Amino acid sequence: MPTGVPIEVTGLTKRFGGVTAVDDLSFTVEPGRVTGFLGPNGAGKTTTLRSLLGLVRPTEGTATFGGTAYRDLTQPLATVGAALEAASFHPGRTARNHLAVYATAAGLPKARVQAVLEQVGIAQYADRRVGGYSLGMRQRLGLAYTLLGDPGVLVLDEPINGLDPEGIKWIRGFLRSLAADGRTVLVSSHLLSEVQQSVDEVIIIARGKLVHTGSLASVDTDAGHSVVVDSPDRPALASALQAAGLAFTEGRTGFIVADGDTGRIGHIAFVAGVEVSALHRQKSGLEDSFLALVGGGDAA
Ligand SMILES: Nc1ncnc2c1ncn2[C@@H]1O[C@H](COP(=O)(O)OP(=O)(O)OP(=O)(O)O)[C@@H](O)[C@H]1O
Repeated sequence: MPTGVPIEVTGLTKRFGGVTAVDDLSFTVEPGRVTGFLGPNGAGKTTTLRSLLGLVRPTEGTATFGGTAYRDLTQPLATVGAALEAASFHPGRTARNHLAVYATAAGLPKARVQAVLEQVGIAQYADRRVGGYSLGMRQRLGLAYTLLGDPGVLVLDEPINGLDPEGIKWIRGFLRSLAADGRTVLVSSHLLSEVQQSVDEVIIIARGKLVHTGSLASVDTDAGHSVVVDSPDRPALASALQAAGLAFTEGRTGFIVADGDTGRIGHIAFVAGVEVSALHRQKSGLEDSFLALVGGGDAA
């Protein structure tokens, strides 16, 4: 059974000319968990992953696997499996042929090819040309490649992007099983909703900086929460809220006051002599909390 090691990023900065793609970023990814690496387009996810894999040289800081930089690993494929861009495979060659070439180049036993084809569920298509593969089958082939060396660490860039519902369901279970084996699994995405059913932990970045790290549940912050308030006499409540200078919209269950404070709203109604039938915070949901954390959208 492969043993996962932690991924450690410490003070990582990468500047491309005048553009700071990654800005003093530090985080740790633990084995045995699926960790989502999240941020809007242009946040610096790919640059971070490329730094981890020795594909770009950091301006400052370090990125290591169990304390060792990727380029210093003695058996890279057996330590880290990585799928960065949507993998490009020669359309005229078969999946088995592709994997056999990589296995031979890395000095891995030929038996690994059949093993990973079965692991990702494409063994029955292994002798077909990749040119005829669906996007989902290509994604599985990319995953098969990352698993060739039976690594303890998986680094996957947007592995769910473009999959159909069946493929999404499959990959969610697959990521979980990899982590359950004790592997370290890091999965990037620009959408929290895309990975929220797969991840235990999240690392959220925006504009190259860390904005949040913790359990998935910890994302559900109070940021941007609204207050719902209702009364049997809505016109009187509306007047009281207006007089207090509060902005609100009328919803099915009452008035929704953006960024409201339940204590203050209760007091306003009390002073105006308006009966209140409902007064509570409105949960904004994970995706809204995520958008509040990253500043509402793309950083690019
Ligand atoms: N080779 C490069 N030269 C110049 N600028 C770059 C280079 N690579 C990335 N950048 C810039 O660095 C910033 C971060 O890009 P990066 O691709 O890491 O973000 P991302 O979070 O992966 O976004 P996406 O999901 O869109 O790929 C962007 O402003 C991008 O334009």
